[in-house]
Amino acid sequence: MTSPTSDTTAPDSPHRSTVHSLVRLWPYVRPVRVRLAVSAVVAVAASCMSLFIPLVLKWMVDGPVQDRDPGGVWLGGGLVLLLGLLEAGLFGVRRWLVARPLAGVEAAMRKDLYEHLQRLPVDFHDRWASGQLLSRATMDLQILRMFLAFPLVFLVVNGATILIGFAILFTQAWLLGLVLLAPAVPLMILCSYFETSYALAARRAQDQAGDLATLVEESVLGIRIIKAFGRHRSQANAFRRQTRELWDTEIHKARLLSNIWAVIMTLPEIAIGAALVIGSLQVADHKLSAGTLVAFLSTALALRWPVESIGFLLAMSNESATAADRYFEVRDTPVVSDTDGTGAGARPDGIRLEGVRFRYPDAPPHTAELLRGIDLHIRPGETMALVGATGCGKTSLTALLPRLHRATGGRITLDGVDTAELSGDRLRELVAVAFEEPTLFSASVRENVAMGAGPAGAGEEDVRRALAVAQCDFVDALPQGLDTQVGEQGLSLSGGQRQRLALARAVVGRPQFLVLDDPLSALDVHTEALVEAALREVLRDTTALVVAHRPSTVMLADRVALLADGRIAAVGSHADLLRDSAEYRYLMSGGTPEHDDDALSALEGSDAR
Ligand SMILES: Nc1ncnc2c1ncn2[C@@H]1O[C@H](COP(=O)(O)OP(=O)(O)OP(=O)(O)O)[C@@H](O)[C@H]1O
Repeated sequence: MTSPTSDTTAPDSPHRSTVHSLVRLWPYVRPVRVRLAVSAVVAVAASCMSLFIPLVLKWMVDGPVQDRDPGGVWLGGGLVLLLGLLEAGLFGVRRWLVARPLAGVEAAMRKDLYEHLQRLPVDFHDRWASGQLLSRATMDLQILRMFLAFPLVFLVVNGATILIGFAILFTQAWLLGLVLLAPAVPLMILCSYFETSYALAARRAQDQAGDLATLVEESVLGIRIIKAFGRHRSQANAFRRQTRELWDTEIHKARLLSNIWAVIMTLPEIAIGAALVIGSLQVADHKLSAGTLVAFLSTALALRWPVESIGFLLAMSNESATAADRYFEVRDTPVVSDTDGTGAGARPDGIRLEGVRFRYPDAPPHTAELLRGIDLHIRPGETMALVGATGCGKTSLTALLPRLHRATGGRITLDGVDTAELSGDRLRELVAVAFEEPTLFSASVRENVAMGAGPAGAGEEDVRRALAVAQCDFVDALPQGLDTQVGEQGLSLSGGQRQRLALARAVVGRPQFLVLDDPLSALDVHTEALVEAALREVLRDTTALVVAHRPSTVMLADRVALLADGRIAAVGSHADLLRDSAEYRYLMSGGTPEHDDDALSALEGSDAR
């Protein structure tokens, strides 16, 4: 699977606005806005507690300390303790206020992303690596929840604390206040430069983490192949290379952060030092009281954390803006709008393909269409085998019927109704599919099979009938029978067993139209014959298109269509095609065109079965 990688998903412009990206979270934040606002007010109140402490100190130094009044000192100490306890308590209340609602925001965003992913067309999933989607649904959403809980609130709270703090500083000693304010301008210029560089690095790191997740996922899913071909070393090398790249990016981020942090810490320290020197001179000249200088410096020190935190709060906001961009990149991918047609008024006409053309959206430019005008009629109740050279487009053609891909030209009708006019639900009711590579889900056998029955569901009897058609007698021998867990986290089944379960899933809903993509390829000859016999019963009431590679599968069909060069080259019975089509003979004989005549006589023998 190819995917948008770090390069293709990087923002078009490095100057994308952090605020613009984050504002898009508003619809999710709206329901919890009151709690968030209250939590911000509580946090501002908590921060102000720390700003009152210097005022108590000023009162203590200029009053009880100067007057040598121990009672006053105890009172001042008690007040400071009380303010400290209040500050701690208020911060606790703030966390309690936001924890639950923000977990809800994260859950809502994840639910919407998941639902959107389910509705996106197959070609989207062909293009995107699963690790990229996984990292957006997990890591990026966690970053966004943290942003709402911490940087968003603290940018407001610390901003307000800095404003209130400076107001207090200016009322105490305006000259010293100006000295402290002096570094603000260079700091703002530096922060804006830092924001741009950090945004790019954050985006690169998050994309690289997604690529790494893809590699880990592929390695885990393909562990058998990796072991069988002794590829663990090359996989480990690829893993090391990608972790190294991510490590480099993270180090680059840390370097940017440490640079800005150093500046943010140093400039205010220098300003506080200068204020201390100027203030001491003023105290010596009796232009300032000692208590005022103590209070001024304590307030300035209390403002250190709000000022210093701005650097990493900006960094976290940037990462969150990147996470929001990555989240909305998926959410902004449009889903093809569904129609609400029900196919009412349909007349028995089977499956008709008229001038159907198709090319994959991500096919290289200037390549010919894969399907270049398919005309085919499968009569009601008829089973048509689809035969063609490997890679000629058989699977792609079958994917057009249940609209996994949309035809780029022509039309496909089911009982006279254009599939483009049918709603997705109705189409899934009408058409069932089984693929050559069967996918089972982490669920019981019963649930896996019943999944094919659509919204109406399937009872015990339906499931058992479908299992009987697909010759799934092995189910009775499973530890918990129908309730045995299979799929990735369940019992491992053989390829043939999986194929038969997938076939049972396709037939359980008694679909009007059945699409089978070489569904019997993993079965032994004996089991294949049994499945075919049972399937013939099912196919009697169903109009079916069956991709076939072997004469035994072709035997299921009433007629055979030969796909070549993007068109239906011939349609007829197995015997007709064997007689008239050299390519068909070639395909059915296992690929020995020079021995066509021998192949013909051998295959005609099989036709007589
Ligand atoms: N998602 C995709 N994007 C772009 N090209 C694709 C995609 N899937 C398949 N193709 C290309 O389309 C062509 C036809 O593939 P398809 O799977 O339909 O062939 P097939 O006839 O079913 O082959 P086989 O008999 O080997 O199963 C191939 O060249 C393949 O590379």
